Amino acid sequence: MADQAQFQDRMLSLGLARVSEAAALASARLIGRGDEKAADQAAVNAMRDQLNLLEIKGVVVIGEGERDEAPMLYIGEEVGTGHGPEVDIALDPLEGTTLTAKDMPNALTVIAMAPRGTLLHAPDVYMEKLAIGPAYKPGTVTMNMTPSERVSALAAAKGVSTGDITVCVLERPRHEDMIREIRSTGASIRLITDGDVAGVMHCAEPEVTGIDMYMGSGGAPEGVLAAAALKCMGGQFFGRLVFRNEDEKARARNAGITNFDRVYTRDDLVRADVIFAATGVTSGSLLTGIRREPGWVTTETILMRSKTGSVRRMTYRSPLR
Ligand SMILES: O=P(O)(O)OC[C@H]1O[C@](O)(COP(=O)(O)O)[C@@H](O)[C@@H]1O
Ligand SMILES: [Mn+2]
Repeated sequence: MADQAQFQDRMLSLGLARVSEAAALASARLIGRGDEKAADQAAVNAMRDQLNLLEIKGVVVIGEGERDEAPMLYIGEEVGTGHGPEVDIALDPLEGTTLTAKDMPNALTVIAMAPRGTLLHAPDVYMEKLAIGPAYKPGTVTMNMTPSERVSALAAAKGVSTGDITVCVLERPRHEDMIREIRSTGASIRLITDGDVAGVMHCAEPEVTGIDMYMGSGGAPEGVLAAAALKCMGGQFFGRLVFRNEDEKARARNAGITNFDRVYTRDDLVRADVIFAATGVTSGSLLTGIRREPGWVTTETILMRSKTGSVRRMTYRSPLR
């Protein structure tokens, strides 16, 4: 329990903000340069260096991949000074590598931390996702509903017509039928080319972002990060793993998953209080991206704790090195 108390330390959450800031700053020079790999690598290096300064016994549970495919921040890697609370770390050093390379909106650096053993070890497969904001009762929308049923149910709960609902969806060929069905209700769709962590987070603040609901499949690791964000901001999230072949099922089994059809709620993915930090790399509806001016660079970070429901936005200005 002592570790648990220490985990909630407010200074530790500030440390987490420095980690996401450092990753964003490192990728700044690579915005719009057409090189996804270089941008990602810069963010990974910086995130790892900062993470290792934190007074934690951390283990990466959502990271850059398996040890053999990721030299750094691989799943299972121990991070931190080795002194302090035992924690799980979920991270995506650059969520939206393509967005960064093309200088398109909503690229973020993302990291979440929770007590050891409380974050789902999601394999690197797809996850079907569904999210809505904090204003709705449990059961308002479910995974079992068709896309059009979800739109109707949400519109009824919001007290508006289906034409007043906006759904955020990743633009992918696999989503064509779903997009057609959503459009048949009269709802509007905000198509995004990448970055479904931001896509899901948009649901938590519909008055700011104009987005009421997120649906469609994307990375399962990003699903856990999005669930962590919504646990802090409020909102409902559901996820079901999608397996395309036996190899992907084997990955899930290795991660300790036995029920392949399970619908995970937000609190199944993130089973205890969590701290979440994200820094804008390119500007979007939730965060301003990195701004460079002669001699200076400025970032904006959102730092949240689910225990208190606190949402802190921080700007950080640093001399350009
Ligand atoms: O591009 P795919 O295979 O549809 O995968 C979707 C996933 O890729 C992303 O758009 C971008 O992820 P990365 O840039 O971090 O690789 C995620 O936000 C999303 O979950
Ligand atoms: Mn990502």
